[in-house]
Amino acid sequence: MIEARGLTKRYGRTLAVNDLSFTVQPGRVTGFLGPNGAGKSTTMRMILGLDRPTAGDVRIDGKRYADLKEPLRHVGALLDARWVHPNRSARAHLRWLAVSNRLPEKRVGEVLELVGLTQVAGRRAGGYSLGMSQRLGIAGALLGDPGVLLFDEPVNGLDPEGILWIRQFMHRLAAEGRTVFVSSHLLSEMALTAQDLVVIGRGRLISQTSTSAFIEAASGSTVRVRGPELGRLREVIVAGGLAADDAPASDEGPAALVVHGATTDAVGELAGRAGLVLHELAAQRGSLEQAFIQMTGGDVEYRTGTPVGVAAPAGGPVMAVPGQPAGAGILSGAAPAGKGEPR
Ligand SMILES: Nc1ncnc2c1ncn2[C@@H]1O[C@H](COP(=O)(O)OP(=O)(O)OP(=O)(O)O)[C@@H](O)[C@H]1O
Repeated sequence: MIEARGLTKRYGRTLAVNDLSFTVQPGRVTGFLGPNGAGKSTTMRMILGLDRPTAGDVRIDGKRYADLKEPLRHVGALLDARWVHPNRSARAHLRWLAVSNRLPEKRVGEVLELVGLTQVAGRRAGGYSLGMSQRLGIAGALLGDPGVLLFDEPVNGLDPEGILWIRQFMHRLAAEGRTVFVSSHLLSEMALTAQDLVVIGRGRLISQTSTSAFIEAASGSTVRVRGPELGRLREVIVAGGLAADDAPASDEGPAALVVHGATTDAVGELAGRAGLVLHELAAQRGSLEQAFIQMTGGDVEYRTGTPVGVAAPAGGPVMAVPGQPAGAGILSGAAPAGKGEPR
């Protein structure tokens, strides 16, 4: 379990993390979401003892990172998959990690098997694809067989097969009873991966809840309704005191109406009383990205005068990613790459 209480980090005049409290439960995958600059990486670094909180604290299974006797047996992290020495083989890299962290060398073969790299373990890591590098990073995080795992943007840049593999692997780790905390910009992927969410904006907690409750709370009650007499249907709905928008024909189906702030019962009854035939009447569930925009709208950090919002390039909706973080190396005290103090 991870417990943050009043966690605060100030860099000069920037309050990167502001009185943040949340709990990450074992046995579940918890997504860590927030716009760029929200404070996710800073929070992860504080969990891993790479940054010192200005105030408050964060505990792993009740202890501060610094007080863990053999940290890698408690917590493993994948912060930057590319920090491996390019000329080392995967096996040599893991052996070095195991030895320098006083972990049993036999564990190297086990984790290679777990992530499916046994066949290629003798090849130099510099020649690995991004997907293989991510697997190697995960193997490293699992060396100490920790109960708590942190992943910072683990699916960034991966192809669909790689994304699916990571998703299923995380579910498996959680099913084994581990605490899995994963940050991602890929909201549609998080909706499939995470059962719980910790959502932050400008360093503060916006929401800690299950993924389904988060989407439901933000999307409100919207009903899609369709029938052969669409114009008449709209009149009846509006006369009934509800607001209806046109939903033109699309991949989702033929032209319909979208009724806001309504239940299917209410819309069905209005139509029924007017004697109108319906071909479709369905409650609409919002997407995680819609919920995210609604919940974080006011907390988005502005850069170069442009609001950092949600963009939808190929590969699915993502939060905008100017200046993609380099992340940080963590295993065996590797120096954080890119961010981290001092700057
Ligand atoms: N070492 C540092 N020195 C000064 N400011 C920093 C440092 N690290 C982070 N910040 C600032 O703290 C805030 C939070 O940054 P952080 O990287 O934690 O956010 P994030 O949610 O991980 O964003 P992203 O999604 O872009 O990685 C930002 O305003 C950032 O510029």
